[in-house]
Amino acid sequence: MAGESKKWVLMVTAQTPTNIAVIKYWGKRDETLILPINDSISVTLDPEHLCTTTTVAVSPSFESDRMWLNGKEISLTGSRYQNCLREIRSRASDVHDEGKGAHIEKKDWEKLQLHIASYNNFPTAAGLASSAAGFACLVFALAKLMNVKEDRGKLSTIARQGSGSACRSLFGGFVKWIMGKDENGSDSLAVQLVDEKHWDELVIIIAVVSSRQKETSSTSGMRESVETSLLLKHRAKEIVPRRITQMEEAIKNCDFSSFANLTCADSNQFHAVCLDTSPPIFYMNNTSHRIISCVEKWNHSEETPQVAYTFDAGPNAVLIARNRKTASLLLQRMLFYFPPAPETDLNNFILGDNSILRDAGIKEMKDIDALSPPPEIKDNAYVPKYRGEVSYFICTRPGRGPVELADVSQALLNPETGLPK
Ligand SMILES: Nc1ncnc2c1ncn2[C@@H]1O[C@H](COP(=O)(O)OP(=O)(O)OP(=O)(O)O)[C@@H](O)[C@H]1O
Ligand SMILES: C[C@@](O)(CCOP(=O)(O)OP(=O)(O)O)CC(=O)O
Repeated sequence: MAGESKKWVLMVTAQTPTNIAVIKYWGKRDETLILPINDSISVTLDPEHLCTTTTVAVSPSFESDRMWLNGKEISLTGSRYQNCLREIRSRASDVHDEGKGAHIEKKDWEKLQLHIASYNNFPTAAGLASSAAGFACLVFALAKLMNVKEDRGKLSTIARQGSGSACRSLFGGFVKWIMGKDENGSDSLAVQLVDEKHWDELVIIIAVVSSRQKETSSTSGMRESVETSLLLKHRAKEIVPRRITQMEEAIKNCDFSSFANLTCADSNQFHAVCLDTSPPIFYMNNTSHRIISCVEKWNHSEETPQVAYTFDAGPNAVLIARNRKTASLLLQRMLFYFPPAPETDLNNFILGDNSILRDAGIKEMKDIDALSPPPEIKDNAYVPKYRGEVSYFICTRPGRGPVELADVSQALLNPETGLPK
């Protein structure tokens, strides 16, 4: 590298999905290495609708490591960023770009500074797993830039040190985070159970109840639960191991009934652990409870469950429908109970794959007002509506893992200056 022109900037841009756990991770046995007290399983959400895009750049002209998140410069001094950067730098290899005249040797990476720009196309820190997509994307993009020769499982152990749930975003489809046994965390990694094509009938509808930043972060919430909840200990030791086996079986066989029963039970138990924490933590709100009641009533009126619900550390509902037909019936129910606030534009209320609206027979706002109460509601029962309680819905599906974006026009950093565009 010595004596080279200081002009070149090398860049990589990647796109990474978020994920939602169907068997939850809640509780660490090691806070620094981020080692969990139980295995967890998640489904990766289609990055077409929810994703993080990150551009990483290196140049001898950069004076320090810098990062911009959603257009604002943020500090990289936090231990989670530092741990990820240190781990990935230590695995870097030689990189040569003849076109740019850039020759980086393995040892040079310790001295070279990085610029990172990242953008989440969904609300940050609102219980939609921005930290998961964010850290997975950071590690994946840096691994490409630095020619890291490790496999995705190994990369997941680095992303895990940014945020536990991030390790699961390195794969598409259904993913298991194996808690591992080693004290150094080397076997606490993610593995893909099946890819996104294995169970492609599933449709996922997210009801965004509130996009305000939450009061208790997942990190401090789970620390408090580990310190005070007896239910958490019982859950990790006695309940989760069995559920993991059952969930793997349900996913392998595309057995929706078992999948839905396990998913709902595990979400409810996670929130019960939060309530069992001292002082108790409330992530769900009244709207969340109303959504649960609506789905439970419907599921009980049918022979088999139609929809699974799951809630992370926030009030937003993630609803998984067995197929497209069920998803359109679900959307009708959701829109009946939670019509949009006055003056809302339908296109801003149903985001993602809004072709499901057509299946649900909704073309304009007046079609929502004309929806009849769902058939599971007893005749002449009073049916309240909760206008405006859901800010918007995102319709999506299981999706693929991280990809590199080769098209430089999608980069978030200027290829000449390495500064945000
Ligand atoms: N694109 C990104 N790149 C790097 N880091 C990110 C990115 N997006 C979010 N983060 C980090 O994650 C933090 C938010 O994590 P937090 O766990 O509070 O919220 P969340 O992930 O949206 O919600 P939850 O994990 O409860 O589902 C941000 O403050 C930031 O440090
Ligand atoms: C409720 C959850 O979403 C908790 C996620 O917690 P985080 O991964 O955000 O926590 P840290 O490891 O402290 O960063 C359940 C899950 O994703 O499994």
